[in-house]
Amino acid sequence: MSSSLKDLTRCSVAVDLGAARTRVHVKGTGLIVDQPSVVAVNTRSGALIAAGGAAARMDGRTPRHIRVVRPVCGGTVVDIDMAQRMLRALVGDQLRGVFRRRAFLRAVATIPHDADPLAHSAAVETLTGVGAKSVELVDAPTAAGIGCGLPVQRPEATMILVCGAATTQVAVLSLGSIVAAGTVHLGGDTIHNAVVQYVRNRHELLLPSQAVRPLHLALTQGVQGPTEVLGRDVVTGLARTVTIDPDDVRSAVQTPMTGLTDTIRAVLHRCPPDLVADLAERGMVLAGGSAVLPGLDERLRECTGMRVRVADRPELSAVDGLAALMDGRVPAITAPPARGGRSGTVRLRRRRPAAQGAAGSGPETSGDAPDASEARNDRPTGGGTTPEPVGDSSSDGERAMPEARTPAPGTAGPAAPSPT
Ligand SMILES: Nc1ncnc2c1ncn2[C@@H]1O[C@H](COP(=O)(O)OP(=O)(O)OP(=O)(O)O)[C@@H](O)[C@H]1O
Repeated sequence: MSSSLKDLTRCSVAVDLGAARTRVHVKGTGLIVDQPSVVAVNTRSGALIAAGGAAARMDGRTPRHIRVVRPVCGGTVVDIDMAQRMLRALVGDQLRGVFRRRAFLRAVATIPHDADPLAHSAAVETLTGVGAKSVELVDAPTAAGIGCGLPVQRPEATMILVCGAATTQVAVLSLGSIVAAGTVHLGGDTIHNAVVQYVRNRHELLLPSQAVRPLHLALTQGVQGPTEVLGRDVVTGLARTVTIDPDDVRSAVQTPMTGLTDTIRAVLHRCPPDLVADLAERGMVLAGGSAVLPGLDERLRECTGMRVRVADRPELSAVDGLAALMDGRVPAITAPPARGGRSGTVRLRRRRPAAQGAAGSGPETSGDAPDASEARNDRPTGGGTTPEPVGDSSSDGERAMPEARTPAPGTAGPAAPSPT
């Protein structure tokens, strides 16, 4: 078994800090938090008024002295203090029970595949600030792939799209690592904003957020009839109803949708031909909350000609993947049979902490077109202690997976083990 898998099985709390929702899974207990990543604070006193669903319900309805804050953006913590306050409020007593059982609390969290060292340290600092003594980071596509039940550890390619709130991460995984990946600014919130903007420009009407979801249905090809929506007139400020044509909604989201198909093509372009042949057979899996966006799967099928499947619990794929890693339910990597058909073990060694400048410069962030072996061995480790396969990589055996990472030296790293 690889050392990184071992490290992950020592974790007892899994955290998926998303721009839209925060999910916390505790080993042996299950999902204890699945709430919007939102806090409401009193700007006069600085006191936290609400967190999660209660704070989200206040959004757009607050008096001047109450501010609704989203401390996570695109899977990256942008306000560490607010993120810690939010986690403390959401997890509260439930995590205190875990602390009582385990003095040395290890946590594992997802991070975007192209996160930079600052994003790594922000995630680690957030979790150490709420009591974790050490933090492992796993890139979101690998976690989601595992959560969807994809055989990411096998030598065949699998393509996963993690469709979040503001971004979609497109990744091709093989042998437990990302071979090629890209990110596009398309997600549930992007589609929401595109529709709101369209109605504002075309009909001079401001839509309340609950009026936008019904318009999403227009993205499904079969929908023909117009939809009536109620909003506030931009000029008069009075409530007014307008009729929206589904074709107009489709054209409003055309630009972000084209960005997604372009990114998929670019990722396929960077893949070695063997893996593209695998993908032609297997297709792609959609994970993340926006995977259920009406018509997204059929649009991707049409544009790419590939099979498209929506994961069973797309919004929970990433946290389910982290839970599987903590529980040790993910088998070690199996390499393709060697010429002689003999199997062996690829030993692992800890990589020396890399220079900080090299951190986060993985193949998918550099924009280069790496071959598969480069991509697997030169992972975006964040300059941490990712185990690295040594020896003959073409032989059978086990290799480290997934990309468990700790932050670069010099950044806010995992807390040192306490003597307790
Ligand atoms: N039934 C639905 N129809 C359309 N969109 C949906 C639906 N359910 C959730 N979404 C969208 O999914 C998004 C949230 O997905 P998810 O919880 O995976 O995001 P996240 O992990 O917090 O975001 P990110 O990965 O960008 O940090 C929101 O933008 C939401 O609008």
